[in-house]
Amino acid sequence: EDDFASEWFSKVSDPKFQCSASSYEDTEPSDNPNVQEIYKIAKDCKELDARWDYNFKSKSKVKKNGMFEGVASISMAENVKRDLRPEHNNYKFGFRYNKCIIPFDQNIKKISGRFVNDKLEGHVRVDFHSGSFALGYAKGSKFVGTLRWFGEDRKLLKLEYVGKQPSKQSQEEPSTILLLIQDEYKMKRLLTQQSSLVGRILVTDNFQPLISCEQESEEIFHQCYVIEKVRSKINDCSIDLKQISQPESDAKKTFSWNLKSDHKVWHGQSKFKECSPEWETEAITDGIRKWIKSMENDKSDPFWAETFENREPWIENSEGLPSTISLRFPDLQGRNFASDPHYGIKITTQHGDSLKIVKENWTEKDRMEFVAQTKSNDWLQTLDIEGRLINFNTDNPLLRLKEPSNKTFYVQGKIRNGQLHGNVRRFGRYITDSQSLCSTTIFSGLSFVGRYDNGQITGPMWRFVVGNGAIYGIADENGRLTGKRIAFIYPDLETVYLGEFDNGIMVKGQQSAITGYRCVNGILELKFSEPSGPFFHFKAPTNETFGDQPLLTDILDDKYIIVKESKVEHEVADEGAFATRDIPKSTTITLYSGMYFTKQQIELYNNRTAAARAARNATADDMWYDSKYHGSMPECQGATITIPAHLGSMDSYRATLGHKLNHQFKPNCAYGGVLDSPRFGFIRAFFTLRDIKKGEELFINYGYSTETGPKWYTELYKKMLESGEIETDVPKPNPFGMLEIDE
Ligand SMILES: C[S@@+](CC[C@H](N)C(=O)[O-])C[C@H]1O[C@@H](n2cnc3c(N)ncnc32)[C@H](O)[C@@H]1O
Repeated sequence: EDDFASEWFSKVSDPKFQCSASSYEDTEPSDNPNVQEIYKIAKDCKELDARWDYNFKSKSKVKKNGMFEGVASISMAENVKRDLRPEHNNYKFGFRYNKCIIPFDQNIKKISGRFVNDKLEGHVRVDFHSGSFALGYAKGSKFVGTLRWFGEDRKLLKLEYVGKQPSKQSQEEPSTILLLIQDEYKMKRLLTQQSSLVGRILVTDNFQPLISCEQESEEIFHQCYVIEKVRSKINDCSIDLKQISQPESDAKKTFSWNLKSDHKVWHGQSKFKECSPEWETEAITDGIRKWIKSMENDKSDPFWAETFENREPWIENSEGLPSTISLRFPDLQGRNFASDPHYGIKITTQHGDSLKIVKENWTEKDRMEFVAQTKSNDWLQTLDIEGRLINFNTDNPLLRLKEPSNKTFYVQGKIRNGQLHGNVRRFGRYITDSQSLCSTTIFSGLSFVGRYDNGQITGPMWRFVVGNGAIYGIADENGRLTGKRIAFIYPDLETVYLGEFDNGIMVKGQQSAITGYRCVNGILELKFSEPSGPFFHFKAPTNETFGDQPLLTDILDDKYIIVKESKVEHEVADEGAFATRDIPKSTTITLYSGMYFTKQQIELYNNRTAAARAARNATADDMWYDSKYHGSMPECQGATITIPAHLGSMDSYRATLGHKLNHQFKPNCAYGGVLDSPRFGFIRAFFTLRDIKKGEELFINYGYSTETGPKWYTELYKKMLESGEIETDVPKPNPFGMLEIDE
């Protein structure tokens, strides 16, 4: 029996196959007034969408009165604005006979069939200007029975059953397929009319097996089971599928199914594969890294299999709109992202209703409310909605739906009763310190993983920061990383500050280590060793201070680096940085903090040192000496981090050691962008370009100009060229040029 279904499908998929007229005999056009006629004769050519610019071409002679009769076609020019329509010679039928028509779609190119008394009767083909077309059967110009839609490539897009159902011939309930789509996963989705399958759809690739599911989104299905026995009754182009075997009442036989990854999770299985609920104490770093990687992949949802056992109905208010959705992001309270146009919110709804945000209101500072309404009943619509978020204190106009870009701030989670509930991921990073020059910028990347309970963040939560560090802890009662045992984890996922934090800001932290990890409900949890050593805290540097602990080396730099006399043989080489241990490739090993100058402040500073040089008739190289520790922060409104040259000794400053790395044209380290650090705020950081052995000197490529750079640099460049150690065009190490000077 099942083979018949796939045979039937290959038949109806072929546009050359014509459904037999007899199979339409029992069918009637729908009396639903919303079911449109393929075309209507307009009472008045001024009617909306009425067209006179068509041609009626018949195999026999056209009647003198312009009546549509016989095997014929109506063709139309590509629709342009009414007033701009060219006076096509070929499309003047309506003008000639003062007879306008209203087609059901303005993109129709041609309607072909048999016309009787101005109406379409029998087989009909509708062609669109795009190249796609529909094949069906009309009674009184309305489609009845099976209507097939084909794409420009002549592939079947959709098969739907229109009009009234065939009159019941037996007591058996028909289960006519209403809709059949081949999706990008090469699956056919069948929506049947059988009442016992209400709300379910059948998914299959070749009708064997047939899987019955509740659809949650385009690719996620829940409560699926395999229908083992199906009987199909095929009436030429239409098909009735009847499930003979009852689904096993045993819930163990049901599963959730991710079509995109073709991943099935059976009832009772753990929904989260990322890591186990038992504490792991071996290979901790690798385990954590693996979990973070799976969370970072925004193409696949790690929480897709999570369902809500007790789904609650969508509450509608009196106007038929669903209840308000409000999303709480406590850590964003009081922040302003108004300067960035890319923030948005993306929500996957719990039901599969597609929602469009029509209005937003801020009722409290830290709370956003959307009023949302269902967009349509079209079950193929995407379930993701995205709106622009949070223009504080602004009356925002209509929110636009848009695709998330990698710089977008967006949220992925489930909503129950209008509130986030269950595991939630957020993308789009922002600087922890809201006073920072970069605090209004959204950076790309995963920024939050945690669990909401009816709108409130509860339990362990993760905030990922720019530069790939993470803040981890148990959320306080306000859903914030505030408390006495919050951790900042450096990008090596090993070096850790543990202690008191206030909404992600370190108040009092000491060094600790991660001693174990596990996953509960898909969220990674950590165990730490007792913290020890000196206390550290957040204190942003200014143009006058290094923060307030300039002689206390950061735990990251202290772990990886020791400063000694450089091995570089040059009179100005001075000190250099050396690895204290074997370090793997791609490890963030040192920070680059110092004093923090805004664009204006660094200009003043440079002018001052230039004036001093002029007064003493300094050489060109003295300029390079004065600015040897300059590192620009182009991300932060043109700010510069530097250590004034006269404070360059370890006795004056050693809180961070990035400025002690010397230059090589073939370096073993590189500028790794920026890092939102727990002590200094937003600064720069360096990482290893290859595996490094204990004791090796560490270098980066300064990226100075090989013509106008300092003497030691241009000379070294020449020497390297002559010895053939580098090619002429040394690749620029990074777009900003480490220590490049803004002249
Ligand atoms: C960012 S600092 C590096 C740390 C510096 N050596 C120190 O002791 O503070 C840059 C300065 O280091 C020296 N330097 C760096 N790389 C060098 C190299 N390959 N040859 C000679 N001098 C170098 C130059 O004096 C340069 O101005």
